[in-house]
Amino acid sequence: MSTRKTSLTDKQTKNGTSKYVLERCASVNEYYDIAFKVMLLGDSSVGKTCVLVRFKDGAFLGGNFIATVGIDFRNKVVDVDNLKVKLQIWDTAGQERFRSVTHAYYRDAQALLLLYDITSKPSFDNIRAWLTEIHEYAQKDVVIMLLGNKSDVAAERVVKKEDGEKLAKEYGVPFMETSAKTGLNVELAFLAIAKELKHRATQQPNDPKFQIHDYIESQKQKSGCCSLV
Ligand SMILES: Nc1nc2c(ncn2[C@@H]2O[C@H](COP(=O)(O)OP(=O)(O)OP(=O)(O)O)[C@@H](O)[C@H]2O)c(=O)[nH]1
Repeated sequence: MSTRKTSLTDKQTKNGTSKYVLERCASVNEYYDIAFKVMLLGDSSVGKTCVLVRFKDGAFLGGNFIATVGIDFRNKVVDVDNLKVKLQIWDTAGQERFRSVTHAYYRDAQALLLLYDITSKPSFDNIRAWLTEIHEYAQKDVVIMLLGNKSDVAAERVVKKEDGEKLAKEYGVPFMETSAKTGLNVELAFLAIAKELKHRATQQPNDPKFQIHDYIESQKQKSGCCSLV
């Protein structure tokens, strides 16, 4: 039997006015073998909610920007090597004033997707500060992935792809450019995280280590190489 739960989420418009939106949260009691918590982090407006909605519902939330207030989550079950992996994905508010709320959730997360907006230099420059916060509040072995979002807006690009790659390399984390609008690399980012977490949880001592960088590269090649970042 399926259960449905609804929740009131306080959302805030760009001009600061607050409104409550009635949302469906965890909807169906879907079967799964193993579950992980994933958090989306990054400055306000980089596209965290849109990336999550793209992955969960295959849609793009265009139109007026409504900033997340506090924290919200959605579940999605994906197949990884014949196992049903449930990702409980926490969407955090990027605005500074909600940091203390989101810090409280860091410790529970097994993976963090850290986003910047390729059309916003400040959002990229702030990535180092985000990584400092992550090292302060998150689990030591948390899986981190860096995403340069809004790659569809080529005309307004101010952060080069190479700069994202360089920063990711410096911190030893995988990197991709994504677009919540076109869907580019969004599913791949979550699937790579799901695979890494599943391997870590089920790995036997003599099993070869899952190489997330190699996995991402092989998937990019499969889907036609050069259009993917
Ligand atoms: N063109 C384009 N616009 C995007 C993309 N992702 C998000 N946007 C737009 O960017 C704005 C901000 O998106 P959100 O997903 O709400 O940003 P957020 O990071 O969740 O913001 P906070 O909730 O304040 O932390 C919205 O107007 C989106 O429509 C993308 O990949 N391409």
